Amino acid sequence: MKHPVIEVSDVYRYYGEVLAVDGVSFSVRRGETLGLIGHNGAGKSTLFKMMLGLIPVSAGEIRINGEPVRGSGFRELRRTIGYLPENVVFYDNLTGLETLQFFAALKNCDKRDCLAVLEKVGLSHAATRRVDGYSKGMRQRLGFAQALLGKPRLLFLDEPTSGLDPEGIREFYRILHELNADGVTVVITSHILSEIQERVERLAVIKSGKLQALGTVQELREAVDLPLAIHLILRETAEAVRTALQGVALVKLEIAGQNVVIECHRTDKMDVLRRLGMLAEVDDIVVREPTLEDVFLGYARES
Ligand SMILES: Nc1ncnc2c1ncn2[C@@H]1O[C@H](COP(=O)(O)OP(=O)(O)OP(=O)(O)O)[C@@H](O)[C@H]1O
Repeated sequence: MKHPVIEVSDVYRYYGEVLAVDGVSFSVRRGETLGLIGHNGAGKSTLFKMMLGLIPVSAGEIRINGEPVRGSGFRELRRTIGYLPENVVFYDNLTGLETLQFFAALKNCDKRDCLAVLEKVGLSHAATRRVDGYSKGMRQRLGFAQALLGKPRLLFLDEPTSGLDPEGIREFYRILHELNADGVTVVITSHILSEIQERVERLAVIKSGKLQALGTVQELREAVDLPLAIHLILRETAEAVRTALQGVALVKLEIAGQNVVIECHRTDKMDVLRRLGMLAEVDDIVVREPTLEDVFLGYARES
């Protein structure tokens, strides 16, 4: 049987007295994109560093492709892993191309691939410019480029879109999608929840070192049972709306002139829509699902 690419089993990590990761377990399938989300200091970067074997676990075990991280078999495997740290540091007096060649030498991979990788991240026009003249977004692209060196099969990307403009973000996820289609497994952190929610298969919510939830965005939504909002514009009287919805346990009903906002539980959604559909003069109905931000804040509120 094939192993999951990543298996994290009951992992703890202390920094002195500080418990940064508190009994976390999860696994990641080949070709999957897993998003890690959590407040500042939740333990995401610490988890990354342990999965990469950069720091040891205090207890528990992490396996990549079935090999214990930091075990003797991991060294070779490490070459198939790309990592973009939260704050990647470059030598300012090197050009973009020289920087990549430097990382290629460190990783023992073919320097001849560097130009193609720069091209992939949209930096070939700046290949011969010194890095100290690069913008924040260009530095981030260069960081992504070094993570892609050596055609990794597993990528750890810590806040990869920080500093990128909207076009850069779209381009970044396009590349990621291509890599996924090619079977590359990706673990990614982001604080921009609206951005990540459409682009990962599953999300892990980390809070104070603990794994609070794991699943698709839809599964997380359903688990916190947040109400969804229905906005409608109508020419009916407020009374007609109230009568139509009589007997449904609504979370909220707000009527301001022609604008009506209804919040209801997911289980009542179709019943509410059916009743509204029977009103004669509805101009528009918009259903708004809770965003990942709502879901995340829902988890953050839970003790
Ligand atoms: N080298 C270290 N020494 C001592 N404590 C540390 C160290 N690195 C992290 N911590 C602590 O461990 C906890 C988790 O930190 P970590 O950097 O993993 O969180 P994070 O989720 O990545 O945060 P952010 O979103 O701000 O990057 C925090 O309380 C942090 O202060």
